[in-house]
Amino acid sequence: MAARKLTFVTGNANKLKEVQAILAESQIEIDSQDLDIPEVQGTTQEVALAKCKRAAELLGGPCITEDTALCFEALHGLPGPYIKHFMKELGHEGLNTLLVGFPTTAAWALCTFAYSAGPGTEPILFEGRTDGRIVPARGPTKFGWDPCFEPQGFDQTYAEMPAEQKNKISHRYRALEKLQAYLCTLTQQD
Ligand SMILES: O=P(O)(O)OP(=O)(O)OP(=O)(O)OC[C@H]1O[C@@H](n2cnc3c(O)ncnc32)[C@H](O)[C@@H]1O
Ligand SMILES: [Mg+2]
Repeated sequence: MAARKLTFVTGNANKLKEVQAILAESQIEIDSQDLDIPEVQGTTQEVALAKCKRAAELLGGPCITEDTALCFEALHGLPGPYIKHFMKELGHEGLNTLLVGFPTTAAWALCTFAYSAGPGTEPILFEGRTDGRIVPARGPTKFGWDPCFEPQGFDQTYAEMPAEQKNKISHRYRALEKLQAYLCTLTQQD
């Protein structure tokens, strides 16, 4: 299969690092562009579609974008795509405080990749979900809410586990699996 080069439009260096690690053995080569793209309000799908459309217009070619949501069961899926603002204002401790008084700390991490074939085309979405729960921060504070998210079936948070372990079970890995499968079908048509 021929290698496929893709531009990942993101301002988040940690996302890029994980994507490159997960795709290291694949035929997909990722370069990146940090463009400032306004993020609309709406469902995770609406946010993802709008961002990718705009990225393709600015880039003038095909691209992928990615949106990560952290969804609390007790809050019916919120903060969801607004987690970046919640993290910034409340920090790890605040995310835990938000759930005080609720019967469950269950949460899921949702990753939505969007692929645009170029300006004017409708992006296609690929979602990956990992279930877990919100816990008081444990582990290095290198990447977002990693210290507060303990995936189901593990006694370590995302931040405590080795990168290779996170990359085998993460919301991002699961979404990339679907994107890869789709890109393979395109390559076969080439
Ligand atoms: O340029 P983009 O790709 O939009 O990068 P971003 O940092 O703005 O990312 P999002 O809009 O998707 O916001 C998601 C927030 O969740 C954080 N985040 C994303 N993936 C994460 C992961 O796997 N573990 C912990 N935090 C994560 C990220 O740092 C943001 O604060
Ligand atoms: Mg963003």
